[in-house]
Amino acid sequence: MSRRIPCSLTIAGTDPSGGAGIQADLKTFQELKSYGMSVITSVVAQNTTGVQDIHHLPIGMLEAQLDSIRSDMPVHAVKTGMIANREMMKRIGEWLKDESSPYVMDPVMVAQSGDPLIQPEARQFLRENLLPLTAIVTPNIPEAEDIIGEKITTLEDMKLAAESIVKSFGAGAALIKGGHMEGEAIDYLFDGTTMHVFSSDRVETKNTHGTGCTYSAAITAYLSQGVPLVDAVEKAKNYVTAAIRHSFSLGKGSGPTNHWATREEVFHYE
Ligand SMILES: Nc1ncnc2c1ncn2[C@@H]1O[C@H](COP(=O)(O)OP(=O)(O)O)[C@@H](O)[C@H]1O
Ligand SMILES: Cc1ncc(COP(=O)(O)O)c(N)n1
Repeated sequence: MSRRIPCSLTIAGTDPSGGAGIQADLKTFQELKSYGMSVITSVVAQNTTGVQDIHHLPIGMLEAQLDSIRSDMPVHAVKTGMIANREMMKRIGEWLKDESSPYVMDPVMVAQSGDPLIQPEARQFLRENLLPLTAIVTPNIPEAEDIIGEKITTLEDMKLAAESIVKSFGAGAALIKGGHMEGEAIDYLFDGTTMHVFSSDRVETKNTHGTGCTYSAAITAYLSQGVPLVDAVEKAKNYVTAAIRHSFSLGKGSGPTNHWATREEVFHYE
């Protein structure tokens, strides 16, 4: 009897230091037992201290990779991370329109170091053309502010932003992440009808490089297994919290999340 192998695809930029981007996504897929595949948008020279250089792949090469997947591989859930410019967004949007698996968007705009990862004029295109295709979008506070065009300073503002991103911008669901607030790490998910809250104690650490990538990749991996959206977010929150709790002091800057210590802790919950 053949068993369905859950397959997750990430479309994103790279991080040679292994903490964020494609590398974080593939590590997360692997730990959560989803077969990982990747389409690279940009090669980014970066590490725990920041971004040193960026090379965007030619559009033809992006299309070729998307075709390689479509012509041969099953996809049960797909996520996007860094998509640097409008032309890439346009091609990826066309590909996603023909995709039936759930689409998770991490609307990556700047690296944690503050270095920009998308061109300013591409933000509007992302809002207007890719957001409506999502099953869920996972902005942090600055990204949510950029999408709605308003400041977010309170928990109430976070909830309003989640609602607005679904009702006014057409996302399937919106998860506003509170990593950039103070106190407990609280995230709000609006799924179109209900507001859900996920919270954890804040871990006192500077090692949070790649937390957003890890979180959205974990949601993708659970969706690829057929886990319903709200449960997928709850499980992914447990995963990212453990990954931050066990994060490493590697490199001179903001160190990466720890995937292998997390595996045992998260599977212990289940
Ligand atoms: N120091 C921390 N301790 C515990 N959870 C955190 C911490 N920093 C961020 N988180 C959580 O990690 C996830 C990623 O959030 P965030 O840092 O806001 O995203 P991003 O990496 O996109 O900026 C969220 O669930 C957030 O609540
Ligand atoms: C290629 C790439 N994509 C995304 C991020 C953001 O990472 P974080 O999860 O720390 O916000 C990054 N630094 N590099």
